[in-house]
Amino acid sequence: MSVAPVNSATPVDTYSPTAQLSIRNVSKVFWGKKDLFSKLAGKKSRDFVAIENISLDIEPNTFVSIIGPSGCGKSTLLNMIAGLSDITAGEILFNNHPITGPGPDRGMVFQNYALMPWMTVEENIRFAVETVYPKWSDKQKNRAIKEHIQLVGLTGAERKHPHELSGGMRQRVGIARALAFSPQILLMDEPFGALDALTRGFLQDEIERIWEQERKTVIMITHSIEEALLLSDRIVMMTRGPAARVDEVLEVPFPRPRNREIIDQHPAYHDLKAEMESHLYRETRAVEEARISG
Ligand SMILES: Nc1ncnc2c1ncn2[C@@H]1O[C@H](COP(=O)(O)OP(=O)(O)OP(=O)(O)O)[C@@H](O)[C@H]1O
Repeated sequence: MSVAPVNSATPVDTYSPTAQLSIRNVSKVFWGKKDLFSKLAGKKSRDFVAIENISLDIEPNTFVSIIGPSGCGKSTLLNMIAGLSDITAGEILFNNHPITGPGPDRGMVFQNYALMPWMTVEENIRFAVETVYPKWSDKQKNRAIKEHIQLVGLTGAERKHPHELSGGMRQRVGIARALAFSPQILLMDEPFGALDALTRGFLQDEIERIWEQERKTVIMITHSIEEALLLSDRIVMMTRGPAARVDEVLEVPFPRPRNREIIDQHPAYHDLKAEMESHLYRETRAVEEARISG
C-alpha cells in the first residue's frame, strides 16, 4: 500500500522504507497567549491541539488528496510539509531527511494564487526560478519558464498582468510557477476552491493531463469528493478537530488516463463516493453538534 495511515497513540516503527515523504507521529499545537499583557488586555487564550499524532507514508509519483471537515487541520498539515509551519511533536522526513523549513524540492500552489500583481505572467514565474536557482544560466531559466508556460496552456499570455487574466488563468500561472523549478513534490491547498464550476472542471482536466506528463508526487487539499476521485491514487480522510487524526486512506483503483465519464462507469466509483460522503457527513455533523452544545 502506498499510503499507510497509522493512528496509534504510541510511536510506531512500521514505516515504508521506500516512502518519499514520511509523516511520523506528528502533532501541531497552536500555543495560547498567556503573557501578562494578553491577560490584562483580556486576550489570554488556551493552547489548541490542531492535529494529533498523524503518521502517513507517501510513495514517490503518487497523487494524494487530503479531505476532511472544514477546520480539521488540512492546511496545518500541508504547511508543515511545506516547511512553512513548525512541527510541535514528531517529524516529517523527506527522502529520509527531516523537514526544517521550505525548500526547492517542494512547490506550493495556493487557493488565492499568491501572484505578484505588478509582475507579468513571465516575470512571476521567472521570480520563482531566480529565487530558487540564482545560478542557473539565462538559457536554463528561459527554457524552464517557456516550457512551463506552454505546459499550462498560457503561451501568448506571457506579458499579461494578473488583473488581465481570469481566475483559471491565474491559477495556471500559480501551477507553472510551482513546477518551473522542478520540485519533487507539488503541494496544492484547495487550488480550485476560488473558481467557478466550469473553470474548475477545465483545470481539473488540465491537472490530470499535466500529472500524466510529469508524474510528480502531488499532495492536494480539496473539499470536493468528485475532484479527489478524479485525480487521486489515494485519498486521506481526516477526522474533525481538535486533535484531528487520519481516519482512513482510500485506494482509488481507476486506470489512467482518466476522465469523468470513464471513472463514473467504474464499478468502485459509487461505493467510494458513498463512503466519502458518509465520512464527511458524520464528521461535519459532529462539528456542528459540538458547536451547538459547546
Ligand atoms: N495560527 C493559528 N493559531 C491558532 N489556531 C489556528 C491557527 N491556524 C489554524 N488554527 C486552527 O487550527 C485548526 C485547523 O486549521 P486549518 O486551517 O489547518 O484547517 P483546514 O482543515 O485547512 O480548514 P478549511 O477546510 O476550512 O480550510 C482550526 O481550528 C484553526 O482555527
